[in-house]
Amino acid sequence: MQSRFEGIWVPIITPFSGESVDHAALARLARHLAAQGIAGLVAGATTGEGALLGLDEQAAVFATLRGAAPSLPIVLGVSQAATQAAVAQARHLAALRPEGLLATPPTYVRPTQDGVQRHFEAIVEAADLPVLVYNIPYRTAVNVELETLQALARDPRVVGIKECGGSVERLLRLVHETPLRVLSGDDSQNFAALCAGAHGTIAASAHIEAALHVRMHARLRDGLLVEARRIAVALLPLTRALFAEPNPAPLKALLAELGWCEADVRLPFVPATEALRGRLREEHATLQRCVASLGG
Ligand SMILES: O=C(O)C1=N[C@H](C(=O)O)C[C@H](O)C1
Repeated sequence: MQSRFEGIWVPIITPFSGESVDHAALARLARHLAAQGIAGLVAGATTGEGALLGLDEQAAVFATLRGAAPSLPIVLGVSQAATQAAVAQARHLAALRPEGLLATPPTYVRPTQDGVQRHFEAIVEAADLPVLVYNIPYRTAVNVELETLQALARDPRVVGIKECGGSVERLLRLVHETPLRVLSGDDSQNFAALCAGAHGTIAASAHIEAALHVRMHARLRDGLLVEARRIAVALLPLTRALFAEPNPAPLKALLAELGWCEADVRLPFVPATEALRGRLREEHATLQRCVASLGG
């Protein structure tokens, strides 16, 4: 049940044209990413502006992705403050038969760990699908503690964790003291997380030069640290620029520049500033030169 949750996963953007989802752009981008050797797609997470999509829009995004990249597993994002709302969302999305759900702890309310555990247990019961815990305390305001994860992992349907911003010690403990698949969700920490034994990444920055992220993961898996580190160093400046303003506005600006979609984001996101657009263009050009010098 667990082995597919490894490698490089892309939390795909939801392209908009004005107020509507641009399904043609979404399909084209998904086909492109699938051809780069990624392991799977996550739809409607942070980068996909999941919190700003209606349930029907999330279902339509899933249908487009399934059609465009039929060989790729797809995981769908669930994020709510109320357990009842999370259960309803999980049930609705599970009916589409994705390969799994990526669920945050309750947002905003800051419950105890007991409340966090019961929130996830309710989601798992409702979905009856593989569930990955999306631990992103800088957005939800609550951390999912190691002991809570160990308790949740007693249910084999809780298959993994997407960890954002934890320390190296925490990453090591997640890898070695839980049975979970550990996917790093903090782009500037992905290399360190993989070195600590994480099984893969869910990386917004992997929209750009996805094959390079795939290669970095493969090199580390094969014990080729120096080559993997060279790739990580090449990726870092663009990654930093992509997160210099709230994700996914900078990423959408760069993808628009590259002709994949329009740069439109939904409020309260606002488009990337002009200054950042210039920096993104420069860092992208630098990365292109590095790709050429890194070879195959
Ligand atoms: O959407 C995601 O999944 C990710 N979101 C994180 C964030 O925006 O904080 C970053 C990570 O690349 C994946």
